[in-house]
Amino acid sequence: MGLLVDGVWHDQWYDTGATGGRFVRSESQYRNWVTADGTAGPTGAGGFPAAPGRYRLYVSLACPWAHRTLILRALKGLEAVVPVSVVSPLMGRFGWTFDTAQGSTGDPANGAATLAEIYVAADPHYSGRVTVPVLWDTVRKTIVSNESADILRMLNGAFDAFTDVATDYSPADLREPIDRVNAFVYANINNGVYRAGFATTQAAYEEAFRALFAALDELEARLASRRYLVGARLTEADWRLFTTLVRFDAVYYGHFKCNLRRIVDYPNLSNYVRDLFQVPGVAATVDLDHIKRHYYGSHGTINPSGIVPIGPELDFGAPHDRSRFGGG
Ligand SMILES: N[C@@H](CCC(=O)N[C@@H](CS)C(=O)NCC(=O)O)C(=O)O
Repeated sequence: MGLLVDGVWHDQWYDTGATGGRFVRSESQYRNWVTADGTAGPTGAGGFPAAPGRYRLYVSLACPWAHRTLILRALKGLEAVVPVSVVSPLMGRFGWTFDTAQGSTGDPANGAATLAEIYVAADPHYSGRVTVPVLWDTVRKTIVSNESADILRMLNGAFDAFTDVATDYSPADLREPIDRVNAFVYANINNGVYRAGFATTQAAYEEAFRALFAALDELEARLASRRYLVGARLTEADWRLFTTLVRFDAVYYGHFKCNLRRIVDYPNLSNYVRDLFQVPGVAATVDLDHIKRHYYGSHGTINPSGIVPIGPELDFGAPHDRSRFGGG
């Protein structure tokens, strides 16, 4: 794992020295938007009109942030409109690679060997982390966005002319409560598991751990009286929570030391995660093999042997009790 400094790759682990052992996620640097007509979106510059086949999504099947974009792409029926390249699950000294022997699809669009090459192709002087997901413009040969929250909304709304699926997962009338839940889930749960797992002091770990389980307890209570997080509708807020929950028992509980409770120990959260997993199209986006190989195999400071545990047994396809709320 490493980062680019002025376009040059440096193999180094996260530096938590300046932040009291706390892991602080860096801000995404590409924040442009694909829009239906190419006008600028909420941030960045315009000039990225939606078109079939023009944009390629670079993802890791292991990564929860990339996973949200894959789910929206599947739910919106955009598989043929926005092609995907999958990186190898192992993030080693060259960062994300297109090693097909390890499970990558390769990079037919740019013929790159590493994701860092894509970042350098967009900007020869790029400095920063080389993260997935990336939305790449094959016409302008640049990165439109490397922020999953934004890419999620582009897939939800910008490509409607090229799909029959009209479902809106971020409806304007629910934006405010969706944004509120997203902020809570991001800070305490999505990023919370990383803050626990990548902490390098006991205090930083405990701070993240306590906030994580307080938040899970709160959502467990919230989901006792409603099927989804916001209103009666399935929204992007649910998908953003789902990608962390579906990894929790297999990875975060052990590898990131988030071991107060498993998701299977929460009646509502465990039924909820099965409910979401069983939405048509979603199961095919969940790859527990890539997920486990990535985390246990890539973080040498946390798991030096690289041994990937065999368990636990998980059955997201088992029946759930969420239909009693209606909807869905
Ligand atoms: N804010 C970004 C975060 C993406 C992110 O951190 N992805 C991880 C994989 S789960 C990554 O590529 N990390 C590589 C690194 O930090 O060097 C987003 O949500 O799109």
